[in-house]
Amino acid sequence: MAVLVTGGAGYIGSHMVWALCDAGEEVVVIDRLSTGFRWAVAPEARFYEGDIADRELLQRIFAENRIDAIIHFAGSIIVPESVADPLSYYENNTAKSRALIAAAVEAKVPHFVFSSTAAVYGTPDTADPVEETAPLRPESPYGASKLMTEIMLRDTALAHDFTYTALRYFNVAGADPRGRTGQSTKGATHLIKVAAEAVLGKRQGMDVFGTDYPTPDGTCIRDYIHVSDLANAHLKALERMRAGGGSIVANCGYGRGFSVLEVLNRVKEVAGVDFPVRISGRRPGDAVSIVANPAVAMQELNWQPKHDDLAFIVRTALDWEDHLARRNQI
Ligand SMILES: O=c1ccn([C@@H]2O[C@H](COP(=O)(O)OP(=O)(O)O[C@H]3O[C@H](CO)[C@H](O)[C@H](O)[C@H]3O)[C@@H](O)[C@H]2O)c(=O)[nH]1
Repeated sequence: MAVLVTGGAGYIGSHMVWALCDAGEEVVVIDRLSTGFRWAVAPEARFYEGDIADRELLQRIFAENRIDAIIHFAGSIIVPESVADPLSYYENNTAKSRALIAAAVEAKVPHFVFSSTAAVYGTPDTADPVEETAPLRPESPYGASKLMTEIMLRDTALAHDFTYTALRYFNVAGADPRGRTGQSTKGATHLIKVAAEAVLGKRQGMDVFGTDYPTPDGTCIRDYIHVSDLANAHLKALERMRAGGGSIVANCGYGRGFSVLEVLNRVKEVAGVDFPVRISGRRPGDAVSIVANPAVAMQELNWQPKHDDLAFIVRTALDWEDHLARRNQI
């Protein structure tokens, strides 16, 4: 059987495709290449260029391949952009996911893994690592658009022969330790990626968005997870569903948080390079602090982190940025 990866030419999706190929899976990718890159897709995978809401294309993909699982990454992922343009987030993330889920049900694809996000929680009531049962109060259209998809999946699983795993990603960073793929999108906004660009001199320093948050150093706290560990959680989810496990929602993070300033200091330390940091105002849609409790992933999915060292995450991100610079793909 084959696995269909939506958004398989993107940052996390392309890691997933390599991880599936490494695990001996047959892989099919659909990506419209709006932010992803054809070269990022492992050559072993079968590639279809197009939109996940294109019903005819999906019918063709299901007819041409024996797909028993979909791993759904395609979507928009930038919190402040979602605040500025909410309807495109409800279109790309919610409406198109609905179309994909409908096509999956129609084609009787039994298993579905969904890229959800910690943004569904908003800012939790306490500084403790957040559990999946915590209140769901997204603070951005991005978080809301993903939560709506989780709700559609829950209701679809109740009505049809359909099992899903929603993985709530915390802050994904780093690159393939073997250097095959990494975060390559232009105009990056994610903290470690932006810092890596500053190290390489691709930008003149960077901004810290808000130093007046109620945290020890005043900057926001996040749980940064290495992209390969995240891809591995998807493999475990697939394995579990194929073995008959039911639908489940699981956090993907390590259970420890770093502030923005701590991350930037670590980047400077690992790179051995200093770069200018400007203190700017708060960015719309940012939650104050969000750290995962990964117990469900560890117990139910049998997931074990392998790269939970911030310096390693940063090192692989820097290596990838260096690789991009040498390929002149900045
Ligand atoms: O140049 C920058 C970039 C980011 N930040 C700060 O760094 C923190 C992390 O920001 P990112 O943009 O790296 O990530 P987000 O926390 O906004 O969002 C990410 O994590 C979310 C869950 O926490 C979702 O999964 C989402 O897809 C993903 O973009 C925030 O406080 C942000 O304000 C800066 O100070 N300067």
